[in-house]
Amino acid sequence: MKNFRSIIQTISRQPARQAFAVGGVATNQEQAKSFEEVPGPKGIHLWPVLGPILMYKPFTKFTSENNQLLFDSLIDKYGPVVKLRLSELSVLISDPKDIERVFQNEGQYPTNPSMSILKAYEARNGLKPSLSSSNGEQWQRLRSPVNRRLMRPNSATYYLESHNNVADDFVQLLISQEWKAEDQIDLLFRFAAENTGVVVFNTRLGLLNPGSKNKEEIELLQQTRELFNALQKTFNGESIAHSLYRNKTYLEFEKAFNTIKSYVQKHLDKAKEIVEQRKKDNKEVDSDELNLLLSLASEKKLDKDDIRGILETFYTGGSDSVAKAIQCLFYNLAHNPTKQDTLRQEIVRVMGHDTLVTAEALSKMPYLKACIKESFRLIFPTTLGPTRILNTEVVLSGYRIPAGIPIFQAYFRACKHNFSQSDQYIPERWLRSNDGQYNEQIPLIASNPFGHGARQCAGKRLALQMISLATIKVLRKTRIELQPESRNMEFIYKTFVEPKRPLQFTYRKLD
Ligand code: HEM
Repeated sequence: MKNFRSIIQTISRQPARQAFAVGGVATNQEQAKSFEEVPGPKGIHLWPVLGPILMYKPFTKFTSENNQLLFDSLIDKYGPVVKLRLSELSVLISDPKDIERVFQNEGQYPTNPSMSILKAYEARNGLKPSLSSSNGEQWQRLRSPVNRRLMRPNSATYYLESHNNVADDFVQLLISQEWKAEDQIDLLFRFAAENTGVVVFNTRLGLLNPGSKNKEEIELLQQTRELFNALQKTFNGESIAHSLYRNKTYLEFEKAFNTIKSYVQKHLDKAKEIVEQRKKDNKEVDSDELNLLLSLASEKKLDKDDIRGILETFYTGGSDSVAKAIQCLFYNLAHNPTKQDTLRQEIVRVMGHDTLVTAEALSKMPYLKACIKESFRLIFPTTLGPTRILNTEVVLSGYRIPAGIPIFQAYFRACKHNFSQSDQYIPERWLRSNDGQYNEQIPLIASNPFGHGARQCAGKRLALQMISLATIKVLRKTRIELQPESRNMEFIYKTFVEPKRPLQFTYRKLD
């Protein structure tokens, strides 16, 4: 019962058509096989409620934490398109060509499923759907101003200096003492929240100040953790009834979200005052302003609730995800010391004695980019890639998938099956030769952890900047090693990927 909820959460919403030749498989709508013929578990396995329950323990060996193994086994058994019952009748795809086709057909307003607990929270508090929970024109109304500000090549560069400072504080703290395994991920979480805070609140939160007594920020951090704990309970099925009534998990989520909301509100109010003052001084914030908070606060087409909702999505979207991504990258580098050495050499060569990592320096570190991409490929950050619900019928691997069927994309599988020596950490595959081609034939669509198309991650550039800075600064000062008990770790999926047991890194200081 527990486990199918995690999937239910993952699923959600909405709506394409067309047909192509796929390696000898059916080619167009007319020739393609019908939806009824899509392979997959049959009979009671397709019943609502019962179907999903039957996929997990005690009926099978799978749990929500190892959903990838379940999906892998289904694809092994049934092929590249599997029909299955999650909260709704859905399909699971894994062929990069199919994934590409879904994106080609996602339309102007790509639809994602939203988190049921967030939907419940917004409905109970009379709030409009926020950026991550909205769809259609409402989504585009919120997303366009964000794109203008954050999807430009230089939009993360604006925060580079502040992010350098955060990374310096992080390394200082990291090497100041020996950290227990469970405190190491907490430190990464603080690092990610501090960096995201610079963007969302336009200020430092002080989460990396040893012994900080800043109560409000400590409470914010604590409640951010609580938010993810509550979310996890909805993903793994511990909480089922949060949509029906205010159960314990819902109350925890509500308390956490209220804390984040009022913190965002406070900073938005301040930003509005600055914008008003600038108007009075005839120095109006212009549309090219790169400061996200100030520029959103001056946006005429958005009201205060819209802006607050966007900022909340950013703050929550940017903390856990980045912390876990850095953890996996450090794990891969520690496991592969020669790759770590090669990366350190690149860093030292580009940086020399400079301490400020500039945009120019980042542009000269292809091996760093390759290390990050390979880490995402090898340990994919989420159970699946983005889910889409298309508005028109689409033909996938020779089967007609009607409009409105949630399409789950097994990116992790595409990452495994379309690469040579795919269980090895080989950043070199992502390096380009002089003609601009990758060293290896790579189906790009299969390995984009940030999603794709109009709805791809709005914080991608910021996330990559944070991860790069943490890596550069840590590798310049230390050699990352793993204690024996943390080697060959199993990774499981909660909201994001994490090690089954806390990882014990040793950061050995370099001369
Ligand atoms: C390693 C870190 C991260 C990963 C793996 C990640 C991944 C993703 C993915 C897969 C999506 C859905 C994309 C789609 O449906 O095509 C998404 C959406 C989003 N992400 Fe991230 N993300 C990360 C970091 C961040 C950061 C740092 C921020 C903000 C500072 C952020 C903000 C958002 C927002 C606002 C959305 C919603 C976009 C929308 O619905 O229009 N993410 N992210």
